[in-house]
Amino acid sequence: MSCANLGKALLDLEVARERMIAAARPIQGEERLALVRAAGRVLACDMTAQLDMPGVDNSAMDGYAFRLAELKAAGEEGLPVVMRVPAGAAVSALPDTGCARIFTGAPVPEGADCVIPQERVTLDGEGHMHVIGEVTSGANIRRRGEEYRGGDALLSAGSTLDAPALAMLASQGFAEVPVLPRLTAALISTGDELLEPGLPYAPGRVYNSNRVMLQALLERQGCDVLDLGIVADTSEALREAFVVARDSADLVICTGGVSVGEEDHVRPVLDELGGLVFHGVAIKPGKPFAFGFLDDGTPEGVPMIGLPGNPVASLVGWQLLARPFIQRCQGRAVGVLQRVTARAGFSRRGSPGRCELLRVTLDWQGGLPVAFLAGGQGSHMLRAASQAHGYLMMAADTDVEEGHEYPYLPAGQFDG
Ligand SMILES: Nc1nc2c(c(=O)[nH]1)N[C@H]1C(S)=C(S)[C@@H](COP(=O)(O)OP(=O)(O)OC[C@H]3O[C@@H](n4cnc5c(N)ncnc54)[C@H](O)[C@@H]3O)O[C@H]1N2
Ligand code: MOO
Repeated sequence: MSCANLGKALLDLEVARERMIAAARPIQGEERLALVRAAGRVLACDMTAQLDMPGVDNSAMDGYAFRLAELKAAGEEGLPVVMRVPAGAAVSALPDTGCARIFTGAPVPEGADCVIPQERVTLDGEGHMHVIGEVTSGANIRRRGEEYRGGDALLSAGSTLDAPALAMLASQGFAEVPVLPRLTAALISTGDELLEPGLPYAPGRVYNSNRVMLQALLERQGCDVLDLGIVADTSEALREAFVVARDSADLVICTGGVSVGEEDHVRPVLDELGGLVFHGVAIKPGKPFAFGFLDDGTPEGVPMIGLPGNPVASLVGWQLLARPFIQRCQGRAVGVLQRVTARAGFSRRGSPGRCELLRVTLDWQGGLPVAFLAGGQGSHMLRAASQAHGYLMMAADTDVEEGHEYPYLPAGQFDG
């Protein structure tokens, strides 16, 4: 395809995103993991509560449990302290008269309808408890089942098991959890100019920064990474690497060589080994993005994502397109792009024909956050990308005018 054709064929970002998400097939299978091994994994089935939460009425405070009517009837006599209930004690009953010394989390003895914190109590010489101020019935008691009941829904299949989710399952007594298998992603860096970090610099060479970036992003996403290293800029080398990747991974990601020069072999080799779904998205950076499937003899084939070589274009293509696709392949739900409104603290010419994602930092000192350019905006400029808080999202052909409001995508939504 010629450069001009790539330009004409550019897909709208939302259309490209929807097409990819629709084309993703969630990974099949299931394994059971101990909770301590399951952080970041994807839940394979819905989980329901096996117990009421809390399991028994219990005290929210260190203090005293009693019958409110008895306290009122006792007046200035106060209530004798007749029992002691530490956390972990079995459920018991309050004797006919008197109150119980009780601790946070301990089961409220049957009969008691009120707990008062110890700071609001005085004890007289006979050990009787007197309450300072007003008390209401039911105060400081965490009722059995007040959060949810046994049988209620806790988590849906496809949820990512983060720390609070794991803690909730542990609080229900689950020791293991069913999860989906991890995806294996093959990673290929193309480019004869590439040099691995650590080797001596030679003018004209370029250190391979996409490799570590994508390794980190894929791992953060919970994928196993099969790193196939740097592949030379020839169609033979790329074909060979694609075949190895296809035969050993669930999906293939490569960077570079996806544009339209005669050194760019990704698209023709993808065409030859399977089929291109689309090439070129109307975003800046990230235009020469390719998506297709490598034929492996199955009806579906192995998904293949070609990210641009320019590092920031590669990052943006990952965040907006590759990541949601992978999340669907992992069996996870994909949320909409989260955008809020920010005011521009600068003016700038718009990008013809492409939605531009400007790397910005936010200043929160006023009412509405004000966005400032985080640094140079070239798609090779990693410093601004690494310092940005997010993207000011400019529609194609739209100038940025200082003081005007625009959609802003917080970068935090692309973590994890
Ligand atoms: N005639 C045209 N030229 C270009 C077009 C176009 O439409 N017509 N698009 C431009 C855009 S936009 C981008 S983005 C780049 C992307 O090109 P490729 O994906 O083919 O990437 P390469 O040409 O291989 O490399 C581009 C650039 O990135 C550096 N690079 C590549 N891999 C890495 C890596 N692993 N780590 C760090 N840097 C990397 C490479 O050295 C080049 O500087 O194409 C434009 N050209
Ligand atoms: O997409 Mo290129 O991403 O403008 O440098």
